[in-house]
Amino acid sequence: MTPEEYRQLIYDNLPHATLGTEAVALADGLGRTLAHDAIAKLDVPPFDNSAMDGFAVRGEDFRGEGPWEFAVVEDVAAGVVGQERSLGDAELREGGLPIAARIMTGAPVPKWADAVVKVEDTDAPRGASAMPRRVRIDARPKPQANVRFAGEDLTAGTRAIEAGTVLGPRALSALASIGYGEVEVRRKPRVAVLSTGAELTAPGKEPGPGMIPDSNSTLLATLVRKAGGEPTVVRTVADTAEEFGAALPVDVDLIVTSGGVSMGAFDPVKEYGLAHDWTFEKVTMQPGKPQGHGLAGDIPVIAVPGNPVSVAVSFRLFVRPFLTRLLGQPEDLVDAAPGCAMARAGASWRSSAGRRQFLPGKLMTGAGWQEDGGGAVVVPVHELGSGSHLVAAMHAADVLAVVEADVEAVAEGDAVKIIDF
Ligand SMILES: Nc1nc2c(c(=O)[nH]1)N[C@H]1C(S)=C(S)[C@@H](COP(=O)(O)OP(=O)(O)OC[C@H]3O[C@@H](n4cnc5c(N)ncnc54)[C@H](O)[C@@H]3O)O[C@H]1N2
Ligand code: MOO
Repeated sequence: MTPEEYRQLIYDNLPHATLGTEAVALADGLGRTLAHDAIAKLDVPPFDNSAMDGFAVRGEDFRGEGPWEFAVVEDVAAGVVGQERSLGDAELREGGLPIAARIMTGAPVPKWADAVVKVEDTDAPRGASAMPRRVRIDARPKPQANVRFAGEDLTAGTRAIEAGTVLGPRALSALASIGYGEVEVRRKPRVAVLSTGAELTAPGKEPGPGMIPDSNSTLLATLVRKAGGEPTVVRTVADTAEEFGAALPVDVDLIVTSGGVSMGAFDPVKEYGLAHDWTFEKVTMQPGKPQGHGLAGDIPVIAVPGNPVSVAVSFRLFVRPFLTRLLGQPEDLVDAAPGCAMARAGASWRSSAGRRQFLPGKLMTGAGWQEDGGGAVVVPVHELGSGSHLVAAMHAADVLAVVEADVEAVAEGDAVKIIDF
């Protein structure tokens, strides 16, 4: 079964309705998923304003040859609105001179003005200074020079951000600018992480003979968090089906388990799952061949193999897309999707026959990067390639290089697909 077929099987077998919503303050919105389209409540910018510190003027007052002299009638600082004036010439002259207003960046351009001349193009003092009574301008400004118009970024009533967007700093600042102080986001999926294995020692403790540090719990819990979920239960379970069954929590949206799904004599997940109508498949991928899923009561369980790189790859291919659905995000771009980015192999490596390879790879920058204009170059992060046990090397990967099942060797220079990792 291919990874796509297996992912579809998970969707067919496990409930994955989009979760409910909650309101959060913008400052708490980082990484949360926007629940509804965000419609602008304000024009951005909200009013015509100056792009420069200088003088607001009327283009038509630049008659004949310069320089031109203006009477400065008021100061318009940011946050201040200048005096209303009728647009008749009488009000727009003083002492025989056309008028100008000293204006600061971001301040509203008076209705009567149609351009701003920056202070450097005048004889007025720069910086903190009293308002001059007169100003001399040497060059005629272009029509509408240095004016930023209301709504030129976005107009009120238009959709600024689509539902399903994961909110980053720029989206959150956009929300502030269009009139929001808080935002409706999807509830975080509560995820239980159960790592199985009698050999597991808590991180930081000296492992006894035959024991290894439990790295999968940390990996899965942080992957869950990074994908927008909340790892509410994180624990290890030794190698019996009874203990595993007893450890399945009831108040979560998803359970992810690692280990115990292959052919071993002590594979508790498989033993428990087979007794509870779970599905186990051999997926034609490397790493991550043995996979399982099922229901614990009505809670979906995705069981990934125990080898750490298999865990990370399985999460990327099956768990993250599942969370994406719970969060109402757009479909994740995965393995064989058309539109995957491509890179050239910067080294040669081997791939197992009959399984699509997902190789943790590093994108080369600096030397070798776009040397011949050919785009990204990817190299394995470890000389042992996509070995599923290479837990300590995979942190260096930027991407997974995807090598089709019928390819057994990648040569330097070959084109390969890449997906984010
Ligand atoms: N006879 C066969 N043996 C295996 C097959 C097979 O087809 N026939 N498949 C191999 C493949 S491929 C994989 S992948 C693994 C999957 O094994 P399990 O899911 O049953 O996982 P375990 O046996 O429990 O562990 C595998 C490996 O990963 C280490 N591990 C487990 N949990 C953790 C953890 N929390 N932190 C760090 N490392 C962990 C464990 O010590 C093992 O080395 O099966 C192959 N065998
Ligand atoms: O499918 Mo396994 O993860 O290659 O070792």
